[in-house]
Amino acid sequence: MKFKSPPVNSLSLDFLTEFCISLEKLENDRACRGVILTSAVPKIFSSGLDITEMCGKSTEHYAEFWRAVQEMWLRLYSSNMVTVAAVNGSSPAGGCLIALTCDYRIMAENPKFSIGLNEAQLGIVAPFWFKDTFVNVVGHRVAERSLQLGSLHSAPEAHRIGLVDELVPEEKLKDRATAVMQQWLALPDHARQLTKTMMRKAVLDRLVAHREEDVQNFISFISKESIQKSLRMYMEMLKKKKS
Ligand SMILES: CCCC/C=C/CC(=O)SCCNC(=O)CCNC(=O)[C@H](O)C(C)(C)COP(=O)(O)OP(=O)(O)OC[C@H]1O[C@@H](n2cnc3c(N)ncnc32)[C@H](O)[C@@H]1OP(=O)(O)O
Repeated sequence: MKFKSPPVNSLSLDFLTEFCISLEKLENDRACRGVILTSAVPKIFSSGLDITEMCGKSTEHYAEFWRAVQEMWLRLYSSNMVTVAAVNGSSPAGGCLIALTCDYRIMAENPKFSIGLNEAQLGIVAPFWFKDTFVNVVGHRVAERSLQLGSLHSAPEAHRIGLVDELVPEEKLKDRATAVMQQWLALPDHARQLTKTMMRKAVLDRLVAHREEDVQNFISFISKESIQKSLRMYMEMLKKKKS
């Protein structure tokens, strides 16, 4: 599956809705046992949640948007398919979450590409299920330091801390992702799927049990004037960086 929403594959409500529909179709297709996620946009895997969806909108919009973010994560993290992220560009925040949610991550070894949960840099806080997913990949200490600092890690650093499983030259990313997929698909599906469920169930159950509370938390946090101001300033900073 190739993300193609220029300029930066930001995760808008439309993007998330289409992503979930595509995942559901693949999940229901018995002939499909695995999916490789990558980007058709040069240098960017995904720039994370679309900040404009979280700025100056109604409470109803925030609720709808956040449910779509939850749905994307629940579907991908619990997928019966083998999921491989072929990270061919930068991948901050929600983009990093997508990669973390997969079974295996391969990143192009370009030191200019960065990945991480940088929410703290925007003055916002990654919710518990972003944090849980991160801890499950890199461990508690690395996740705590990286989350508190809102670190964006270069590709080599991301590999060193275990955020990505391997680095390959960009031109070899597709072939390597295909080879990894073949390796994972060589196992009997039922054994691999049950093992995946066993490893991820507690974290998935936690969001399912607190889903509505999590929506309300998001709304009350994002609606604060101080948070809205931080997001506006961040967007202005992104625009200024260009000029
Ligand atoms: C409160 C509960 C927790 C909520 C959790 C949130 C998780 C998130 O995902 S928050 C989003 C965090 N994302 C980022 O911090 C990434 C911001 N973007 C960048 O760092 C850069 O854009 C980039 C490294 C991804 C790409 O850099 P590049 O130089 O190629 O492109 P730009 O000129 O910066 O951007 C082009 C264009 O796109 C707009 N844009 C970029 N990212 C976003 C985004 N996440 N949402 C909306 N719009 C975005 C950027 O402003 C530019 O727009 P203009 O062309 O109109 O100036």
